[in-house]
Amino acid sequence: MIQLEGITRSFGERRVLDDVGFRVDGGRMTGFVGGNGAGKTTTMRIILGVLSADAGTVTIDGAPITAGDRARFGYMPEERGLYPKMKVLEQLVYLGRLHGMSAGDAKRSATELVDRLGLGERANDPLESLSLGNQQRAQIAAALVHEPVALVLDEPFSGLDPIAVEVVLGVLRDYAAKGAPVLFSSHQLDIVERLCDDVVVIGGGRILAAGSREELRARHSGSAFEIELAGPSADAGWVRDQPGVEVTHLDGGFARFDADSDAAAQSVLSRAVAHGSSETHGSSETAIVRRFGPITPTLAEIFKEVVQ
Ligand SMILES: Nc1ncnc2c1ncn2[C@@H]1O[C@H](COP(=O)(O)OP(=O)(O)OP(=O)(O)O)[C@@H](O)[C@H]1O
Repeated sequence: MIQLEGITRSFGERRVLDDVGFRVDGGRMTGFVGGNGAGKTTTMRIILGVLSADAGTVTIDGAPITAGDRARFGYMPEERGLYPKMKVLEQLVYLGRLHGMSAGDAKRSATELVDRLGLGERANDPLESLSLGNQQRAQIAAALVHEPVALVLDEPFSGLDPIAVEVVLGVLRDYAAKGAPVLFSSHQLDIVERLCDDVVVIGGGRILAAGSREELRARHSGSAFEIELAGPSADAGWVRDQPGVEVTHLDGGFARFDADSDAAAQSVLSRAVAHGSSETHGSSETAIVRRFGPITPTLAEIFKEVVQ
């Protein structure tokens, strides 16, 4: 587990990180989200030791992080750092060797990654001849080639098409499943929502929210519910008459409402189940409950709420 505590950093008079603290657990994918200039890259550089903090600590498994630990990390920096003229596979083997792998291990690991990331046919081409998306895949391979103990990736999905996103996602998931902590920043909240186990939201250099995806959703879900009734004459109009309930959207058998309490919401469900919606409107038809539950916010909605 990587843990940051009280990290502060200024550039000149400007404080860009202010008491930043969060953890990245082993075996989990942690998404790091924030607007432009929020402080994500600066934080990642401090984790990697590329930049120093003015105050605060970074620990790994409870002990202060060392240069030796960092050498075993995989890092994909914002400024992508591969050699444009060097062939893809050759370059990955070279990087593996730089990290102390044997020639055989480096070749095996590089070849595996190149195949897994769909670069097999381009393995012997210079990096600069690849499309930007494929160069990005090569950057991800470079972060992984030495079988790192932890991964820190700055915007690994930017510039990838949806198929490439799926490929990279699979590789990262398998990697995290081996028990390593994985931290990645992204502006693509839909991807973060799908991929991450934990989320850290940063804004103006401060941590605005952190926790598991489910925790954050639960914490930010308000009192909104929805019910959907099915049947030829399904009509959820009666929900408006329920005590403690305010309907915010009504469309045939579908109603979205705010409830004063869980009990008020439950009474809507009870009534729907017991009587069927249409009975209250004098029809003999009964409607069945197709869907009922609280409305959980998307990560994009939570992000908007905490960043405001
Ligand atoms: N070397 C530097 N000198 C001065 N200011 C800097 C330096 N590096 C970063 N900053 C400033 O620190 C703030 C945080 O930048 P950072 O790159 O960490 O944000 P970010 O969240 O990664 O943004 P983006 O999503 O746009 O990449 C910004 O206002 C940036 O201008």
